[in-house]
Amino acid sequence: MEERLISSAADYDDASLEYSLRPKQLREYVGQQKVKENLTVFIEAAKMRGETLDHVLLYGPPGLGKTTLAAIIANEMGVQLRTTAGPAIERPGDLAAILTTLEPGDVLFIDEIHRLPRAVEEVLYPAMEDFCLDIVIGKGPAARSVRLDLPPFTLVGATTRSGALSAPLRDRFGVLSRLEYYTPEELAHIVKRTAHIFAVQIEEEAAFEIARRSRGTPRIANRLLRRVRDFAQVRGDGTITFLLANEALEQLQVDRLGLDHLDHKLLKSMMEKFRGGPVGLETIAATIGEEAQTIEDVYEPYLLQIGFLQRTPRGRIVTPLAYHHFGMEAFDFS
Ligand SMILES: Nc1ncnc2c1ncn2[C@@H]1O[C@H](COP(=O)(O)OP(=O)(O)OP(=O)(O)O)[C@@H](O)[C@H]1O
Ligand SMILES: [Mg+2]
Repeated sequence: MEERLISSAADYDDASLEYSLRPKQLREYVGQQKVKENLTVFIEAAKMRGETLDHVLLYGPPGLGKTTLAAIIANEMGVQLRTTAGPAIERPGDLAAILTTLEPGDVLFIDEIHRLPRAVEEVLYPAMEDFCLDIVIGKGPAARSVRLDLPPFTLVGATTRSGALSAPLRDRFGVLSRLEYYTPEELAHIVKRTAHIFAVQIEEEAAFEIARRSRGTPRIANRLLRRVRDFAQVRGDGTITFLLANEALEQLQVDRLGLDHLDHKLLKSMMEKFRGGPVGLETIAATIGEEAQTIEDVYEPYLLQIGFLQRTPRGRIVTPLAYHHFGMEAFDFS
């Protein structure tokens, strides 16, 4: 798949910069008001009782701040953060090795928790519920099960696909927090915060322009800001003005709603070749030369979110809103 500036997945540059851009405290964490309010109470209460925080599941699309929030939780609780990911834990023994080295109260962050192998999940259940580990030692008739006590800990799980999580695993989380797409106001706030960290001047309206084109996603906002900053440095005097931001974003082919040429290609081929649908996913995939899975996971979520596409039992349809965006009339079926 082609690299996309507006992809919500982390690229190499994001990964190396994100650490320094991550807010460290809940009150620095922009938006997600409900999630923040709840966590503030739960953290406060756990601290007052001198207990560990209940296990937390964070779910939502890529780039909305799950990893950031996991680190904030550990920081606010005043404990260590241990980080791992579902695909990295292949066998029960791998998980046991991590769990037995936790300090009391630690936060264990498991990213992509829906990708844990089933056998590993089963070891996790008693660990989450009773802070103990059942391990089998020996083989054949001599094998016996030993129960090991673990220090109390908080599991923070993150997933982009809560539907892929097994019910027994999901049930063992006391706190389920769903992250939502950010508003342009919240994203503008994040853009200004990042500009401040980069020590670059930015006009209010420029921050909003970047925010509007960031598909509700902080990771994309920070990435667009970095690219626009390059233009400001080379073509301007370093200050990111509204005019400059606009020009740079046009140049980068990210339109007013954050759609790029691939979104355009998808929507336009549906409008021009299929009168806006309904078209089946496989047909769309074949028409634009992309895999069906990629369309579903990468292209569609934002187009559905902004109401440009709709899913129906007979396939996808392009909405009048999308036609309007392209200055076209929706096909009249009457
Ligand atoms: N609420 C927020 N306030 C300020 N910055 C944020 C916020 N949420 C996310 N960010 C910024 O966006 C970037 C991406 O966030 P993060 O890595 O936490 O997303 P994620 O949900 O873990 O993504 P993925 O699903 O790809 O793992 C980080 O660099 C962080 O600085
Ligand atoms: Mg993450």
